[in-house]
Amino acid sequence: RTLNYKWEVKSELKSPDCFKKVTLTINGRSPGPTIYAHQGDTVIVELKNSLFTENVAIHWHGIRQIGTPWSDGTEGVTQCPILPGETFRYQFVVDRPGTYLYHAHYGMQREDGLYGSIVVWVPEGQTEPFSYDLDRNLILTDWYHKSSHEHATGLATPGSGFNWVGEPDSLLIQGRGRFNCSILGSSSGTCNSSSTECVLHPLTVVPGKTYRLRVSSLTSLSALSFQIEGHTMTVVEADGHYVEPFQVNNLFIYSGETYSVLIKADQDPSRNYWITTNVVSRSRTTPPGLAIFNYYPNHQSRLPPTTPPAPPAWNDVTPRLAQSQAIKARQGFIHTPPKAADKVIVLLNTQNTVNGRRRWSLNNVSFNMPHTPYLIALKHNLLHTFSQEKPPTGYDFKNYDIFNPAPNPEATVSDAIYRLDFNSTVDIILQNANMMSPNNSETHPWHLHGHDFWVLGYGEGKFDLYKDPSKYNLENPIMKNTVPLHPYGWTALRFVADNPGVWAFHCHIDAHFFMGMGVVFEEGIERVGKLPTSIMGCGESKRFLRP
Ligand SMILES: O=C1O[C@H]([C@@H](O)CO)C(O)=C1O
Repeated sequence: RTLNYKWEVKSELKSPDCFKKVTLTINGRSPGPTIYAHQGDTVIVELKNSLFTENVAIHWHGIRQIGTPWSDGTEGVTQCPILPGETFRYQFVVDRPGTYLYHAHYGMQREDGLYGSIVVWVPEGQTEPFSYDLDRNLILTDWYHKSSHEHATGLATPGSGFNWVGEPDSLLIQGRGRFNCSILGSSSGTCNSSSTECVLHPLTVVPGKTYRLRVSSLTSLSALSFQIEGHTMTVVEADGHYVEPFQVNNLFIYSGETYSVLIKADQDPSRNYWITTNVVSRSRTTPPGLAIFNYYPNHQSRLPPTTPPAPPAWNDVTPRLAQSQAIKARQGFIHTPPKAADKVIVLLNTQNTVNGRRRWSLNNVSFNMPHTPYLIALKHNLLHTFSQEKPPTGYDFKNYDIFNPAPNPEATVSDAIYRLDFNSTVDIILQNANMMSPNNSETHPWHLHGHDFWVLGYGEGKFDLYKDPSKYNLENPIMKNTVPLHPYGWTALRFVADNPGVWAFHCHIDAHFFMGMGVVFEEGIERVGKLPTSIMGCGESKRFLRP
């Protein structure tokens, strides 16, 4: 089957948390329309850019793009940006069931509301290894009143002009939240607490039924704890893979992750309950995100009689690490990883300065997006368009102290990429460290394009290349496309470089990727088919459009 969508991206004044902001919408909505498909379907999205003066690109997060690497939607890596007035055609196959996402992948545009969900069902007639009565979907985000342009400008300004994005103004659940307009005092003209746009999202349930709730996060910055008052959740899917079921009261979820949880509506049905999100891992100043778990036939807007449940301590890493480690592949659905890696790349995550600018680096190299997309540059041998150096595969293990700020935080900027042998098995060790200020190490959600990886393990402190691999889980590791790197810890991943193309691997915090926190992998470029000219037109790729 082929599913055809016609989408129009526009900027509109919207008040998702009661505060009026220029929001990027798809067909008038943020979140945009949910794509519902069956495994094996071809999805075609004709995306019209109706922004006045801004380019756009949309990434299909979790879709591997096998055979269609030019449809990954990553500006600078797989395509040129789509100009205002132009229509770009994305075409790809959704080859696995599960919960996926889409969002802008150009500058920090995702922050302004350009995102949505992709739900892929098993083929008709097939069943899943768990049962439920109804399928529901919630996207969690954080929300800023400043525009992504103001953020980008602040982040890119050197010296004392550097302006960190700070904590979000509110947390949204399915595109809705509530900002307390009275905080703004007399300047509250753009904030209207009785706007119908910021009525809390109701999730209506029928007493006694079991729900499969797809919960995903596309926050710009925040790690979240998600909770439904009075109800436990059984985790059954992560990033499109079945999880050996386990129960949680609160689900920790990082930007770019998707989960399915089963929830039974088995509590007192005469009232409604709170659905909440809270910031974890950063000192919390943003009020909780709220939605209503609405027991039919109570009114959807009837507020629960209780106060929202208290969140876990923001700075307690232990339960977060424990939940990460609890996520294993479901029995009967285990993909066994290759026994050993052909190549190991250790990536030390640090905050740095480069010529007076605040940046993030991997092994002291901060990523810079070139103007000719890599896919085009590599396929057409325009190798002068980016650095041909080999980026470092490790750091000074012996001498680098991950628990303290680096004595010399100066790093270099580069657009060099890792070129992987086709079909080779690659291990990535993400190593966290102290930031530039003492006693501070943040959580980074890492997302890989074009692949799923096995999560071989998480650990605390400095990864030991000799001892720690013996602790890898090679029995039943979960496969994912996004994982957290916890403060002062490490995360070990394995993937097979079997998808011809060029793929970004980056921190999913918008501001961090913007500040250089990412790398790019190439594999099997010689196997990539003829590139569509629609992805061209910028940098040196202009030459292919001339007659
Ligand atoms: O890159 C960042 O900058 C700030 C802070 O370190 C400086 O304000 C922060 O929390 C980041 O993650």
